[in-house]
Parts: sequence; C-alpha cells; structure tokens
Amino acid sequence: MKSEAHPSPAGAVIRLEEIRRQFGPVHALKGVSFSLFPGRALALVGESGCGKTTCARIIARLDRPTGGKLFFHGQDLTAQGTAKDERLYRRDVQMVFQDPFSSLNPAFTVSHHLSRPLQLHSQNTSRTGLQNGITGLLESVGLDPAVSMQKFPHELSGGQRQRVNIARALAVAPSVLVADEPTSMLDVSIRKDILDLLARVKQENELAMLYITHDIATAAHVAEEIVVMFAGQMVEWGDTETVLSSPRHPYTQLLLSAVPDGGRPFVTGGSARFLEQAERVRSLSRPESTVIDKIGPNHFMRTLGAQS
Ligand SMILES: Nc1ncnc2c1ncn2[C@@H]1O[C@H](COP(=O)(O)OP(=O)(O)OP(=O)(O)O)[C@@H](O)[C@H]1O
Repeated sequence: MKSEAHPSPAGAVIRLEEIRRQFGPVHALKGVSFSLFPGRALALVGESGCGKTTCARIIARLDRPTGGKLFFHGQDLTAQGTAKDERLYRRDVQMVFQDPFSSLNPAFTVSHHLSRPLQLHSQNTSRTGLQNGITGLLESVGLDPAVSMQKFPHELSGGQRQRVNIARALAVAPSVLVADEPTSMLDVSIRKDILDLLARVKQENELAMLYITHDIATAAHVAEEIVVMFAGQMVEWGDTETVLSSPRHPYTQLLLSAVPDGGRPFVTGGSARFLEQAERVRSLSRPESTVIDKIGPNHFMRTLGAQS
C-alpha cells in the first residue's frame, strides 16, 4: 500500500511522493510521502535527526531530494524549473525558522523588514499603500503597529520577534508556510500564543502549513494531520486527534509517554527502566519496512521491519 498521509491528494498544494535524501552514507529520508492542503496543517513530529528539517528544506527548494517526487499544485517540480518559476515558487512557499533572533537583521526596523516583501508582492507601493500594508500585517499577528513599527529587533521580546517573522512570511501572500520548530527557542510561557497565532493565520489565509516539532504534545494545537517520523521513515500518520488518542506504533507510544501529564505511562519502574525500553523501541523501529497497516479511514502505521 502507498504511504500517503491523506487518502486523497486532490486539491493538494504540495505533495511529496516517496522522497529520499541521502547524505553520503546517511539515509536522512527513506521514502517520505504526504500532502499539504489549503487551510490545513500537517505536523511532522520526531526526535532530533529523524529528517524533519531535511523535509522542510526540500519543500522550500533549499535542498534537492536524491529520489522521489515533489509536486506543487499537481505539477512535478523534480526537474529544475526556469529561474522565474523558482522565484515564484520560493515566494509562494515561505518559512518561519526556530531562531527568531538570528532571522531578523539587527540593523533594520520592523517596518523595514516588512516593507521589502510587501513591495515585492503588492501592486500598491506608494508610501501610504506600504504604510497600510505594514499596519495590517502587524495587526494580523497581534502586534500594535504604533508601538512596534519603528522598533529594532533587539527592542522586541523573542515572541514579538517571531510574530514579526510570521508577518514577514505573510507579506508576500504565500500559499504554503513551513514552520520549523517555531517555538522551541521561546519562553515556555509564550509558546502556546505563537501556536495559536499559527493556527489562526493558517485559517485566515487558507495556508497549507507544515508544522515541524519534536514536541508531539503541541501537534494538536496547530495541525489537523500528523506524521510521526523515526530514522527517516514515517512510522505512523493520520488525523492528529486519532493518532494522539489511539497511537499504534511503539515509537508514537514512546513519544506520548514522555509528555508530562500525558496520562499514558509507557513503563513503570523509573527512569532507568524507561531509557532501557526507549532504546528497545528505537531498535525495533529502525529497520526499513514497506508494509503499511491501515488502521482507520485516515490512520496508518508502518509495520515493524525485520531485525538484522
Ligand atoms: N548537509 C548534511 N550533510 C550530512 N548529513 C546531513 C546533512 N543534513 C542533514 N544530515 C543528516 O540527516 C539526518 C536528518 O537530519 P535533519 O536535520 O533533517 O533531522 P531533524 O529531525 O530536523 O533534526 P533536528 O531536530 O536536530 O534538526 C541526520 O542524521 C543529519 O545528521
């Protein structure tokens, strides 16, 4: 059976089909397939090194796969497009990175950061038109334009900077937003606010969103669908609510068991026993397998491969 995170790719903005990426001997992605749909988010969840950022970079065309296909509105992008196509694609697919500090230039004001992408996108580049555009963008991400417009990045909190990054991504009216660990460098107290903002802008702008996180507990805040990855493979995927409430793959169960107050103890007997069990699950999950179990209408699990 095909490994597809959504039963029907009709209407998909982005579709990855059996994407592979090898870096020398490292198989970072071993055949990843999913689709992104307008107004919906897919959470890509897994521990460090499982291939999440490689997926994001391939979608943003910052990296090329060594196998498989990438489709944009049904068009196969695997082959190199014209420079103009690439430019348009990169405008349509925006990224928000995890570090809100380094992604803004300390020498420029908030207003400057937003005016360039607005000028690129907007027909109305008059002074008033730009001013209105900046005001609207700042309001849409919950910042007071009068207060924040002329500020420099160092005058903003981490959360405010991430809001500016989101506003900047929205300035070119993209159809896809890839958010790579957008809250992992922020204070715990404001993480939920940023996730709520992402969920809201996704809906308001009909964005097809990829939300990348190592924190499975946050997936439900933003994403209707989830893909759990381990060692370059999708191990379990489907509707977020279903996967989180009835996880079937041992690795998904392991991730959920580590959520504080998740109410889902994986093992009893303390941390040493937990680490031992976690290692056992990792070695069970590592071998490649092409057999997919369909558990529900949109709930799939990769069966465990043969141990070598
Ligand atoms: N440019 C590269 N050269 C060599 N190996 C790479 C390169 N980029 C990624 N890798 C390897 O590919 C694998 C997947 O990396 P990737 O960064 O996609 O994982 P990740 O899940 O995003 O991890 P993290 O959360 O730590 O960023 C890792 O083993 C990584 O070391």
